[in-house]
Amino acid sequence: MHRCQLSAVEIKDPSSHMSDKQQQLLQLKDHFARRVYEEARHVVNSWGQLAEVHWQEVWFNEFTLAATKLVGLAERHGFMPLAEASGQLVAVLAAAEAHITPSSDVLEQLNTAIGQIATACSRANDNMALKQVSAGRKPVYLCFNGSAQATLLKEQLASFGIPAHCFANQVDLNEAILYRLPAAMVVDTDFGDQGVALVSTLQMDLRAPIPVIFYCQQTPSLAIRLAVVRANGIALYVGQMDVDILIEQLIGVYSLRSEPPFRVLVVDDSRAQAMYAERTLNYAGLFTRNVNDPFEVLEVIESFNPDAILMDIYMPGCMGPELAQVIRQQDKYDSIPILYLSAESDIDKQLDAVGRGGDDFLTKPVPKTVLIATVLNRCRRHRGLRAQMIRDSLTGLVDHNHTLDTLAKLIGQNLEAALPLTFVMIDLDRFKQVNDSYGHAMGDRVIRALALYLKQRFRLTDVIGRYGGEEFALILPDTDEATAALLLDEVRSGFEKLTHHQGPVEINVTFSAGVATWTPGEDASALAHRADLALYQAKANGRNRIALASELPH
Ligand SMILES: Nc1nc2c(ncn2[C@@H]2O[C@H](COP(=O)(O)OP(=O)(O)OP(=O)(O)O)[C@@H](O)[C@H]2O)c(=O)[nH]1
Repeated sequence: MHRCQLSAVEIKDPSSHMSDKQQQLLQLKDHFARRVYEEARHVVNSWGQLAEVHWQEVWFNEFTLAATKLVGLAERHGFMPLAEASGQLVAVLAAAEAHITPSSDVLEQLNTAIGQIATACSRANDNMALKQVSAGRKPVYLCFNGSAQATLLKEQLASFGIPAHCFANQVDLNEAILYRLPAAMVVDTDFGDQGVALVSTLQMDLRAPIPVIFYCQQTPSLAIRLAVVRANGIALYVGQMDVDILIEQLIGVYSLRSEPPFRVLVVDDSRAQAMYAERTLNYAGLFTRNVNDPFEVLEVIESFNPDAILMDIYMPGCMGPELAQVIRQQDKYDSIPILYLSAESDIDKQLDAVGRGGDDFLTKPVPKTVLIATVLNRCRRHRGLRAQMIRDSLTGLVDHNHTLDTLAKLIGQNLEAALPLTFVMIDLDRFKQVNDSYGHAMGDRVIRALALYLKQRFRLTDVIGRYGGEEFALILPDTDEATAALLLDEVRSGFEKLTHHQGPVEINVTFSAGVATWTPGEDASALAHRADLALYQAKANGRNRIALASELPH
């Protein structure tokens, strides 16, 4: 087995110097952290279910109870950002009513509070270390007949903060499941000779199915594929398992919040009509904003950033199709779907409207279910296409242009608040050597691993971009230079310990980073330039280190 240590730094485990008492205290803190984070997770998950059950009283009450409990727990154990966010949630809930779908404004306030709870949980630079966050995580159960593959997988998952337990037989698995349900399972279809049937039986007894990823060594028959679907399998891998893809999927299972709700702009001069469309869409959990004066549309599109526009045809001073053409004049709005909602029943006029910048035509009166389904479909396609446009295909991260655009936008928003905003450039060390010695495929594997590692370590509000080939960029809002440097150093030291496998080859790779915090008056490119200079300094100082722009020689 080849082993290549491209750069090495000795890192000691800080807990090795602690007394027994200090260790006990740390364990106790771990325990409380777990309780607080599990409660927060419960609140976030219940929120997802509330819209599905149409705000039924019993769910609403359970959700309110969970949020109230979280405030108490978070306050008692000193998780102040979490206590504050859940306190806001309880305050908004007090003004909402069970049974009644909240208005878009209230929905947005609730969602903001939930977002803050999720963010507070995933803040790696809070007082809580990542280790403690992952201690609160439910484990993944790995079920393979042989132990070698499961052990390797367990080690890799641990590097990403995902706890896992291996099971070699059905009896041990059943016992473990009685004790604690896993966050997800990875199961060999041959596990105990009948992996899929086993999972199927298990899922029947559960209120909510466990996400299961199946793995099949031989090409599976259609019967097996069908059985996997029926056992709630979220994926089926055949042959060699790609650990990176598996980890990405598991990170998805763990992520506290999925996609933010879709946003729909309703343009109608009739307030009553606009309100009807809004209520219908709010009922399905979509955010809406309405504009009654067509001349205000451009301004609202810029601030509201809709995933779709629902537009009337006949409005005073400006027809819907004319407005659609005005919107389409700007490239950046070209991909937003525009759906007309009108009583116009003349097919020629409908076709003309769709021909002039529209995507669909819905004739009033439109059944609520049709309106919801059509708008949801358009929103989903829009998000999907946009993600393809701005994301890098190897890592799924946003590309160079989008990173810089976002930086400029955040600087613009930050002008008044003047909160710290930090930009970081990261570059893999001696990466040419990795490609030259082990091939491009291994290089790509390392790039994907770093992307996953960063996604796992940073908050939902942080922006992670692939800046160039082996270069990454981070935008860390509300983070000062010293905090960013500490955080980056922790990530640097974790990443260098991560082993990248390809066949019999195992390597470790390091990175260097340059950190620069925005100074008032500075634009995005000047800030990025300072981060780049700091990165250059980190490389010049020997690599596998972090350099700060503020400490650069003038
Ligand atoms: N596998 C792979 N390699 C890439 C990709 N993009 C860029 N590279 C390679 O990354 C290497 C970057 O090499 P250099 O800029 O010379 O720097 P380095 O070897 O990393 O050395 P230092 O940055 O000075 O530590 C080049 O060999 C590029 O071909 C990619 O998407 N996949």
